[in-house]
Amino acid sequence: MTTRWAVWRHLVTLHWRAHRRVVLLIALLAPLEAASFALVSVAQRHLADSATNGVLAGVLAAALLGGLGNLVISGVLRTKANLQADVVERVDALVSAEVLRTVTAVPTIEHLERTDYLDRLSLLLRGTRSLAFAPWQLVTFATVAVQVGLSCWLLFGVHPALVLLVLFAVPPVWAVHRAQRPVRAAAAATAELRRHDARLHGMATSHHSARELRLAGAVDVVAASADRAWDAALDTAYRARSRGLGWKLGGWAIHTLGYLAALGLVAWLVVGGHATLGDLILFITLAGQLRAQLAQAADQFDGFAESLHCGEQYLWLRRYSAEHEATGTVELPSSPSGGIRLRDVGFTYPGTEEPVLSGVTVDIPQGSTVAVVGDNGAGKTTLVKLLTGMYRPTTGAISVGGVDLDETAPARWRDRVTAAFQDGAEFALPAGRAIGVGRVEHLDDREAVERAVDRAGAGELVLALPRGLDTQLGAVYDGLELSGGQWQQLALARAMMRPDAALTFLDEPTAALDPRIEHQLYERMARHVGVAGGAGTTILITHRFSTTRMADHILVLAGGRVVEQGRHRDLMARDGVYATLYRAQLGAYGVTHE
Ligand SMILES: Nc1ncnc2c1ncn2[C@@H]1O[C@H](COP(=O)(O)OP(=O)(O)OP(=O)(O)O)[C@@H](O)[C@H]1O
Repeated sequence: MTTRWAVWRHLVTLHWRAHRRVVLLIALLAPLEAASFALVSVAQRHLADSATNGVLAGVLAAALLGGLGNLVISGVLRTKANLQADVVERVDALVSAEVLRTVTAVPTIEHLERTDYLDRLSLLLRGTRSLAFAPWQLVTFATVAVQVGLSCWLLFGVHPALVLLVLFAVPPVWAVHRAQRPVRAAAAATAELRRHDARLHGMATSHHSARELRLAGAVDVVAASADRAWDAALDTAYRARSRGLGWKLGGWAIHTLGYLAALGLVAWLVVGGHATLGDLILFITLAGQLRAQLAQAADQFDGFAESLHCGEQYLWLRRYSAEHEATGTVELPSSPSGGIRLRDVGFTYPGTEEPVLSGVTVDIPQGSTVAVVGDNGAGKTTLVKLLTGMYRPTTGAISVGGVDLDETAPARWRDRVTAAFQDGAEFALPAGRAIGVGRVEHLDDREAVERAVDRAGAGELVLALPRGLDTQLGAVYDGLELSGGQWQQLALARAMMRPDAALTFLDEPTAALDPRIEHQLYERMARHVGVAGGAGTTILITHRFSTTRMADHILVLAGGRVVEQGRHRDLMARDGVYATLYRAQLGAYGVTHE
């Protein structure tokens, strides 16, 4: 509960930060709104009584007061709605930004593959607006409470028993709360379906997958699959809302019974001369107002329950981030001369049973070039994910210069690491920035970017761009679209923004490059990083055995285990897995010697 209140307090703080004057103004308007409703009812009673008694001045005064009250109500409601919409939008943006920070505060990216995490995240992202609205729902409750209090006081004046009318307001409000339960359960149960639907829509509309889908004539299949997911989600939501509707109708039926009983009582009092016609009109007006106010409160309660649910997801996410925050404080040695050691490292992806890496024990000396080879799915990329600190090993440990990666902050290690991945990001930015982002401190440092371009052998590509490094990339932003190999060259240049990195990962960086550029690249790399006695270590994942010969050390992975390791010559002499793969590949290209 305390943590839940912490969320509300936090939301109020965000409102204050977003627009404090508007928040104060709305808070001041709330009691004015409550008083105006009471004023209108009292004015109507006076109007009726003055008219019955023929007091013209009373009629005029009551009409004036009633008109004034109505004017204030309309003005306040409109102004409040406008101001609230603005401030809620601002807080919505602040909450969304906080969610992003919360998600990225976790140093690893394992959580982005956990279904329970993603379901909660998608529920939260759909509900940031209702979360931003939550404090205003509390203000509405407070306003309604004041209005109900004033109404009770006025009804008590007609007959004390009429106050009981308020009790009959409890069932509809409670029913709305009860009705939300199945709706919330349905939202949680359909979160995965909705994500599935969104992903299928993304597949059909993103240019990458859309072309394959069109060629395969599979667009209709994907659309039908998305429709099925959406229909299933809508069916579940509809059934839940229908169950909820039963509770709501029941609640309002009880309220109506109470209203009819109270109306009968007032009519009986008027007939018996114990109340005036004005009292009857006061009762009808107050009962009408009460019903409208309670309906509003019940609706807000509906939204409030939704906000609470969202708040719970928010808390869960924040707790998750706090629990998974980097705790390591040990500094890495400025020059990790001890190299990188993997001791009995194993890894199992979240939500799966089978380990994809097991018992990996390797020593990587500082300054060496290590080639990792193996069949598809052998675990090469997973090994890189562990070494970059994106994932933590499920078993065993990785240490750098004698310091366990768990004991140091991942950010410290990542400062020393650079990488180019086979499916690197295609940043739709001006080319210079798409490269400079590899080291944000030098994002706009033209000289540093040009040096990185040179190291990656991407000079020709940049020269050919219509506005050089200023060329906007990405067709979706009206920029230039690059080929797969050209994007890969930029990804390499991005990785080369950190020439002093202690560790450079190249995960099949040349798969999409033509042989000429590949050759130039390896020549350059030999001069700049790891290879040929440089200070940095290079880990190269490759399917091209022509590049493994230059490595100081080769790791052969199969089924998540290191089955062989050593230099090219030794592995060939051993005539095991590596030698077989090597000969098979060279044979496939018609080369018969080593
Ligand atoms: N996010 C994931 N969740 C679950 N399993 C995964 C995930 N990513 C990879 N795997 C599984 O882990 C195993 C190793 O995958 P990995 O990408 O490390 O192989 P790889 O050796 O790099 O393959 P390739 O040469 O095809 O790139 C595969 O069986 C794959 O199915």
